[in-house]
Formats: sequence, structure tokens, C-alpha cells
Amino acid sequence: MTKVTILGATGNVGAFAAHTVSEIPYVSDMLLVGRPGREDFLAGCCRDLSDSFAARGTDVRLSYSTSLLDAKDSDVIICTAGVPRRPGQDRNDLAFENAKIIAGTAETIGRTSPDAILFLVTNPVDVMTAVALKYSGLPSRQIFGLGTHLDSMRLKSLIARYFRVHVSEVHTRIIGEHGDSMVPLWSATTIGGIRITNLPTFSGLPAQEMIEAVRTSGEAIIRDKGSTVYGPGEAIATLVRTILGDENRILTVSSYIKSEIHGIGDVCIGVPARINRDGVFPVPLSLEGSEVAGFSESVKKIRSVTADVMERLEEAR
Ligand SMILES: NC(=O)c1ccc[n+]([C@@H]2O[C@H](COP(=O)([O-])OP(=O)(O)OC[C@H]3O[C@@H](n4cnc5c(N)ncnc54)[C@H](O)[C@@H]3O)[C@@H](O)[C@H]2O)c1
Ligand SMILES: O=C(O)C[C@H](O)C(=O)O
Repeated sequence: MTKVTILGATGNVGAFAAHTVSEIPYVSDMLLVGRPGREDFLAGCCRDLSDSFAARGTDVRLSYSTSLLDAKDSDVIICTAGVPRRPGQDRNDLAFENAKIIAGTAETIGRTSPDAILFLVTNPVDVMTAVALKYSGLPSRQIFGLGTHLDSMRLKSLIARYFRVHVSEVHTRIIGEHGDSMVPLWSATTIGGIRITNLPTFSGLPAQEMIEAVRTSGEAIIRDKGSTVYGPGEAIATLVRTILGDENRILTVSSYIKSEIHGIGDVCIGVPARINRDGVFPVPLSLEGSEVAGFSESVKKIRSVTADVMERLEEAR
């Protein structure tokens, strides 16, 4: 049995993630968890998803619950529970409200699902990853957040369009905060295996505009259609497939680093990590010039928001 549980399954991201994750061939059981009072909605989601399974020939045992305790025996628990930002808000504005939800959730999971990998989607995701790490008591390899994986995909898509190549030809990474202080790694960006900085056309690349478009992408989508769903939903499935398939892919997720990135650490933030069935393992690396300064600034910002939230959580408990 390979079981995946989705917390916040009645929400926009949770409901679509249920669809994308159900397509992963390794998944045999999927549990949708919502808040008490949402039983009818959850039952409706299960029926609707079951119809899609029948149409595409998927064989996943589907159930729902309003109790976190039923997540026990899960291989992966995806947490999308929490409030999303509204137009005009920063993700960090959600920090304390969502930290209260994540702290309680993580405590229960740490106690009842000690072998599960807990995957945070709730924003601000870097801070929520740190909160989950502290309150679950689980080893850091078992806790990670979506981090800058989605931002990296957004940049990949813009680069592919600019150079008129297939997206699979582009490899790129954004590290740091899933937020304004994110840092593009041009030094790790290749097109068709060639470093982007070695292409004569690189000098004409509107790099600043591209990064600004990535930074404001979530905000623009929320302004236009209320929430970001398809990008996060597919990104979630990529990560779950990487874990369950023991794929050892290197993806950019929010993870606890001791000092792996250019000697900088003691924070949960978006970094390249090797991901497999045992969890998430940050890849030690050195950065170039301005990337070091940018990453240090991003770490400083996330440390400060995290420390503030941890203090307020302690006071509130
Ligand atoms: N990291 C990323 O890249 C990324 C991408 C998209 C969304 N998000 C985040 O994911 C979260 C969910 O987004 P959404 O658009 O699905 O929001 P939504 O409002 O549609 O869904 C939120 C879900 O959380 C649940 N919830 C709310 N308060 C709760 C509480 N106190 N206890 C338990 N459950 C609670 C709701 O019942 C619902 O199921 C937000 O924090 C959003 O910012 C992150
Ligand atoms: O931007 C948001 O608030 C949602 C999410 O973090 C995203 O980047 O799509």
C-alpha cells in the first residue's frame, strides 16, 4: 500500500492536487482531509474524482475524513490547509495565522505518523516548513515545502518562450524565499545543456523583467482569477512522484539547511535538494558573486520572519 493524504482537500489547491496526485502510478490509497462540517463537500469530491478515475482507468482507493488521525500510515502527507492571500497582501502577511494551523497539525502528525514525509504548500511556505519541523519533531529529511520549485518552473517557461525552445531543453533554478527576495541562479541555467551565459544572445535577455514577472506571477494570477491552482497542483504531483518513485531528482524545495549552501544555513528556505523515498537532502554547493549576496539577504529575511512567528506562537500557546 502506498498512501498519500491531502490536508486542506476542500480548498482550491488541495482539490486539484487530489486530481494530479491520483495520476501517479505508485499511489494505491488517497485520503482527503477537510475540516469538520465539510463532510458533504468531501464526499462530493470523492464521487467526482472516482468518475474521473473510471474515465481514465485509474485504480486508487479513495476516502475522506475530518480527522488528522486517519492520516496514519501515510507515505506522504501534503498540507495545503490554511488561508491564501488576497489581492494586495504579501505571503508573509499570512505567517502567524497559518503558523497556528501548521503547528497544531505538525504536532499531531509527528505523534501519529512518525514515518511520513510531510510536504508543506501553505504560505509563507519557507516559514511554514520551519514551523512544521519544530512542532512535528520529525527529522529534517522528512519535512519540506514547495519552496521555489514553482518559481523555477515559471522562469523555465519564460526562458523557453524567449529562446523558442521546448521547455525540456531549459534547466534553471531560483533559490531563497518563495517571495520577493528569491534569487535566480543564472550560473546554473542551461539551454540544451549549454550554459545560458555562454550563448551570444544572453546579453539581450531581459533578465530583470523575467525575474520580476516570476516574482509577481502568483499575485497577478490571484488578481485575475482568485487563486493559483494548476501550476501548484502539477508541481505538487512532480514532487510526490519523485519521492514515491525514489527518483533522486534534484528539485528546488524549501528544506532545512545547516550550512550546505555556500556555508550559509540554519534556516528553512528554497535550495536544490536530492529527493527520494527517504526524503529530502539539500545538495551542498557554492554560489557565484551576486548570488551569494542575494541568497544571504533572502536567508536574513526568512530567519527574521521565522523567529518572529516562533516567538508569537510560543506566547500564544
Ligand atoms: N507554496 C506555493 O507555491 C503555493 C501555491 C498555491 C497556494 N499556496 C498556499 O496554499 C494554501 C491554500 O491555498 P488555496 O488557494 O487552496 O486556499 P483555499 O482557501 O481554497 O483552501 C484552504 C484550505 O485550508 C483549509 N483551512 C483553512 N483554515 C483552516 C484551519 N484553521 N484549519 C484547518 N484547515 C483550514 C480550508 O478548509 C481549505 O480546505 C494557502 O496558504 C496558499 O497561499 C501555496
Ligand atoms: O502567490 C501566492 O500567494 C500563491 C502561490 O504562492 C504562488 O506562487 O502561486
